[in-house]
Amino acid sequence: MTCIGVVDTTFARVNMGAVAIDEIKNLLPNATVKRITVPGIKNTVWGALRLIRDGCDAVIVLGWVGPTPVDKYSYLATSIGLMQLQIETGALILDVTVHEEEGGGDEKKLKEIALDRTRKHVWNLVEMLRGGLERYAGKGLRQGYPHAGEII
Ligand SMILES: Cc1nc2c(=O)[nH]c(=O)nc-2n(C[C@H](O)[C@H](O)[C@H](O)CO)c1C
Repeated sequence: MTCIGVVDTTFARVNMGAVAIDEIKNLLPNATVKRITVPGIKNTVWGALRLIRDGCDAVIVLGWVGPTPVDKYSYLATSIGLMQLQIETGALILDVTVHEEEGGGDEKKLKEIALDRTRKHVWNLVEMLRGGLERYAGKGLRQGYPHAGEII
């Protein structure tokens, strides 16, 4: 049976982990879902490693990145750590982040971005596991925003 891991943070201002689990259960009702919540983005690599060692085939990492340079350096370091973890384990890790400034100061918009991005990346993860993303190649898909569409 497929096991999907979910890593999220208490730093996030939207409960993206709960939304991701809901969406995984909609799309893959028979999958086992395991979740680890960590304080902040730099702890997510540890969370993902734990879930992979615990038998997960793929992990979705839901990060929330603040607006300051130190937040961006932390995200860069984390992202490299997650890539390294994929190289070492061969497990699929989807690094899904919301940057605080994406809302342009509008909290409602920021929440919508976070929810849409989370749901659409869960769909991406499920399709990747099924090998079914090819038919969407070049379609201008976006997560957190309306799809841009293919240029014909
Ligand atoms: C972190 C991030 N992640 C995504 C993503 O996963 N999917 C996506 O479509 N867009 C993301 N963006 C925003 C893009 O950089 C870009 O600003 C928007 O897609 C609008 O074109 C950002 C900033």
